[in-house]
Amino acid sequence: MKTITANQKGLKGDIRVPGDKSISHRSIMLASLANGQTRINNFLNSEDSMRTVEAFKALGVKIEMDHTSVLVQSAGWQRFKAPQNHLYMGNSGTTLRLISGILSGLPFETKLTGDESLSKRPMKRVIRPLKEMGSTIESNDDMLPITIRGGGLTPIEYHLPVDSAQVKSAILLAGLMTTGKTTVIERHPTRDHTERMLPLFNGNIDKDSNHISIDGPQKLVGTTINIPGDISSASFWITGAVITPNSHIVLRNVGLNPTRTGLISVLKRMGANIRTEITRYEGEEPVGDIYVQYSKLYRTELYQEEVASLIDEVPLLALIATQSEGNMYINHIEELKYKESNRVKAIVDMLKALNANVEEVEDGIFIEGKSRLQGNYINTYHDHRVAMVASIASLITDGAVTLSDGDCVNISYPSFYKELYRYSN
Ligand SMILES: O=C(O)C1=C[C@@H](OP(=O)(O)O)[C@@H](O)[C@H](O)C1
Ligand SMILES: C=C(OP(=O)(O)O)C(=O)O
Repeated sequence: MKTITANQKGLKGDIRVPGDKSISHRSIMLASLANGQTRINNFLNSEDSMRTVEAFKALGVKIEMDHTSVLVQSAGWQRFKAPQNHLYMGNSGTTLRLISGILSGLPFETKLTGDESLSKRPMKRVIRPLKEMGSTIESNDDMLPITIRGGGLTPIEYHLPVDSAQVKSAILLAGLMTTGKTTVIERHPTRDHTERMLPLFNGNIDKDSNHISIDGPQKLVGTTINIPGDISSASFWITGAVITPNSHIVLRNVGLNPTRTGLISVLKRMGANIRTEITRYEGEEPVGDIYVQYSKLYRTELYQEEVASLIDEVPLLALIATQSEGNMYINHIEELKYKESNRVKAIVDMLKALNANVEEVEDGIFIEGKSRLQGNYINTYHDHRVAMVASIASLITDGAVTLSDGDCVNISYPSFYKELYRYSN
């Protein structure tokens, strides 16, 4: 249990958030697949990203870490060794889905396990296309534990049935190790960090509208990666600032990849006082500053095609909707049921406990605007994002918010509570 008693005078300051989680995972993966040495700066040192580091060490890659600086030395994916034990994926869906693609390209057997939450998350979405490519995969009814024996794959052309960057990346990474052209076709754009990072390692990838193709096998070469701040972590402060009177903050050095900035677009539509400025590019990733102030907000709707660009920020959008003028339906969010917790249920339970008027409806959530929130005990379901959303709510609740589990923030944002104290005081 953890009780949050945030000062309610508004968020203020120049804020720097830790490195992007999605880019951190991919940097270790591509550096390990590559030949030679890769230096990674501003790596996210959190439980999820460490699962990726540990997994590639177990495959024989040399990885040294000093806080947020990582040095990877690899002889390339052709030299990976069968791990001595099963690979433990912890709570990390990204590690699990993406490494399944990589292991499918390798001619040995690996068993993958994870924590209770990850063991309930759907894997059929990656098992199906990887089996179609020729990977041998045994699972517990399409869930963990999974055993993969890869190698000798054939390329496929695959229409993604869900808007998932994890599935897209798993197939592309398998394609990298496969002779011939593998193509993934997206319904709506999803985060494209894998595609943007590959050229830095001398890899080739083609994008033609919603068709993304990779011609394999490819030999990657080590490089230097500077990871921008995580827009998903920045979104907690963005939300805190727009809903809490007297707030004005600047977030520096944040990744502004358009496949990730959906919350900012939706907030602008709602009338928020928010501005972004791209100051540089790190490789192909735009990076910059975000200026945010307390704002009068009006209801909007969420369009299906933009959901993927704010998929991890939907719980924050729900909190924002409780403070906006008018009532809101947040629809097209079925995918939230398959995250670290059933986030649709977790959000509804949390906002109800905070005294908001919310209901789960078909394919979404109904939220009444302009609610006065009251502090309460919140079940986080051990979900890092639920814990952090409830903590941000405490900036405006009458009374304290108590979390059933506070430690889960270590999954993606270990310094979160320290920063909440710092920027609200
Ligand atoms: O590719 C990634 O790094 C991620 C993709 C998203 O998952 P899906 O691909 O399941 O939508 C997102 O929710 C997750 O936090 C990270
Ligand atoms: C869904 C998330 O991550 P993952 O799928 O990697 O567990 C998240 O960080 O919100």
